Amino acid sequence: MESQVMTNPEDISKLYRELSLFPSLTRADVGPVITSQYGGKYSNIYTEWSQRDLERNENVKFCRQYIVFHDDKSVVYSGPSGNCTEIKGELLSKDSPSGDMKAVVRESIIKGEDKQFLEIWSKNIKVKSINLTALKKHGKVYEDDQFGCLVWSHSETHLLYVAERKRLKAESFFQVWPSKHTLKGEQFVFYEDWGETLVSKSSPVLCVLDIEGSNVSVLEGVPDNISPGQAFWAPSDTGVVFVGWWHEPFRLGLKYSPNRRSSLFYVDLTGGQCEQLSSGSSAVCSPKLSPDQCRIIYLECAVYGPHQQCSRLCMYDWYTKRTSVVVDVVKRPREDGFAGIYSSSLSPLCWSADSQRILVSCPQGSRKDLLLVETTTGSVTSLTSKSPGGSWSLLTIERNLMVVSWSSPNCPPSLRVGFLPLGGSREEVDWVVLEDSQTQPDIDWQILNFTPPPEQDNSQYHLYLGETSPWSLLCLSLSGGPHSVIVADWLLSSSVLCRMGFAILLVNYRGSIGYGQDSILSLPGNVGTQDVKDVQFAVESVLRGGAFDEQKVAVAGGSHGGFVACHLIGQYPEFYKACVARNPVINLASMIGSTDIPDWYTLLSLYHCFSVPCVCVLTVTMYVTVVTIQVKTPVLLTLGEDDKRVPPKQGIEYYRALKALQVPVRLLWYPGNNHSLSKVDAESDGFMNIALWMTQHLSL
Ligand SMILES: CSCC[C@H](NC=O)C(=O)N[C@@H](CO)C(=O)O
Repeated sequence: MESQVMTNPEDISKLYRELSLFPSLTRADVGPVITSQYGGKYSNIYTEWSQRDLERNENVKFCRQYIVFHDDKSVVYSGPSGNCTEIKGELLSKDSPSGDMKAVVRESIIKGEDKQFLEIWSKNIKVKSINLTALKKHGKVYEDDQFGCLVWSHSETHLLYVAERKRLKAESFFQVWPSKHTLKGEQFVFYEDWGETLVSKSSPVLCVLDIEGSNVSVLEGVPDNISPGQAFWAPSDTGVVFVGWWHEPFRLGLKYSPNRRSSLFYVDLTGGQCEQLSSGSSAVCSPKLSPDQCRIIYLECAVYGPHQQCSRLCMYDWYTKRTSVVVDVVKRPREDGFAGIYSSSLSPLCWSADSQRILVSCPQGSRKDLLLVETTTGSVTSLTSKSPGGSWSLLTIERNLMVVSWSSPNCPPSLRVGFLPLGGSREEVDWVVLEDSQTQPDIDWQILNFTPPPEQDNSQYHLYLGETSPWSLLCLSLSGGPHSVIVADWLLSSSVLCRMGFAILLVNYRGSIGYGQDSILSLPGNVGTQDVKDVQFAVESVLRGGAFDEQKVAVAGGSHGGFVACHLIGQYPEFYKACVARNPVINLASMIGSTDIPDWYTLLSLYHCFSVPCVCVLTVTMYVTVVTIQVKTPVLLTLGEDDKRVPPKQGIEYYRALKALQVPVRLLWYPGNNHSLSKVDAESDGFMNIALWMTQHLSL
């Protein structure tokens, strides 16, 4: 079992540089149908991509357009129309429904100050450029996926977007010549925000630009105790529909947490009346209006409890005002393989042209599939389960032309289009590749299923899966969350490690999403045991196959995956020869006072969100301390200074404990980085250190 692993830093960085060139797809829009002079019909497809630029130390965004000739049922001819163009300074952009105009929210630094503009483009002219910063109607425009939007009215006369509420200037009590319209003594008042990645986003407001008059107004009527976002124009532009998240008792982190109490609202433009359209006792997100403007589809899940869980697909009928559940929570995967809907966002356009069907891309076990839902019957069929394994992500669907991104562990993202078969048809989709990508040599992968031994069975659920590429050294990577999932898609770090000669086992322990709601509910109360034992069982099962050296196993995980990694080296002290933990959860008791999602403890230890630490939490904490004492494995910690989710003090606590125990430990501290450590320099430096830590401690 002789291993040939790359150990030279020069070679590893060269490989990283090579594989980091593959871009990922972030957006696609289908333009209107145009009839050529010869009678052929075509549409332009606009795509946006993101790529790491190691020289400039940033993720660059670029666009490329394609032309697709079709007969409304199938693609006749397709190809790129021109080269790529880098996009700079655009925070948001959107073509008008007719395709005649384009709106852009642009950020520009003028004389050292950040300014925001709202631009309207028509043909080859920028017809308007409105200085939003100078107008002072509101604060910064929201560009995030949580609240942000830029939406044309159906009439194409108005634009809707979300921005921070205008804040009056605050002045000291001792200001000798107070200015008008200032708030005295409010200089040091604390403003809550919406947590990780939404720092300084506190009180969003809905804003409307009247294009003709260049007039911006902030919509009135939205209750003060909710934050609006994900807005769009109601049928006939009579008002605006939006999701509102309640502030009470205080703002909890929203990132990776679609379980926050929220509802659908409608605010009328004439009277400013606000109406609640959904129950108010659940969490909703991602409302999308049907092409016939009659129905709104949205996702709903229970409030609190697991942060990510199986969603309901709900539908609100605009005219009857009735809500129906189209697809309910799925407890266990059905015989046909459908395991439920696990998503916190539907794609920007997701309706079929007949306003009868919905497309959802979401994890189904370890793969991400494209599901077709009939809204009248609730029937769900997979459009991709028979296609090559990997991950299918819907970018958009317009007039039944679907645009998707496909990738797998050995193939970077490629761009594909295909027509949705007509309702009732059993035809397979004929996918046409618009932008191909190369399958990487020397990387192979497969999905493995394991059943835990009877003593580790959990009567609530008993199945989990892992993925591995068969090489001679084993390195584990663990999903975080704990309610998230690793699907079989392209992952830069795993592909570089594979090309270096490592085998990667990516483990989805019981509690991961994509395997039914029962799997998710089986973990709360059992963290540190069920997840840890599942991973250990998966590793030992793979090792029993004899393809790997038992003395050369490393473990890596981030966040809750870091918590599991630290437990593994504590509970199995001789087993792992190297450990890497990104922003790991270490001390549950100190987490509650510092994370942006303290309610997390409800699911971990049945600890109530707003009471004081109870015996459960303290017991778990002591358990962590006990397992730490046994650690022998060298640990590399990578911490983000600005992490609001798992504050870096958690990792520092662990660092100090390991130092005291004289266990080799190295701590990497990344300023300006949050929980994901995804800035280009942090990610690349982190990767190099991880690769070298493993090669060093596996003695390669
Ligand atoms: C109190 S933090 C819990 C861990 C964290 N959960 C949600 O943010 C986590 O594990 N995050 C994952 C993503 O879900 C990660 O990889 O960062």
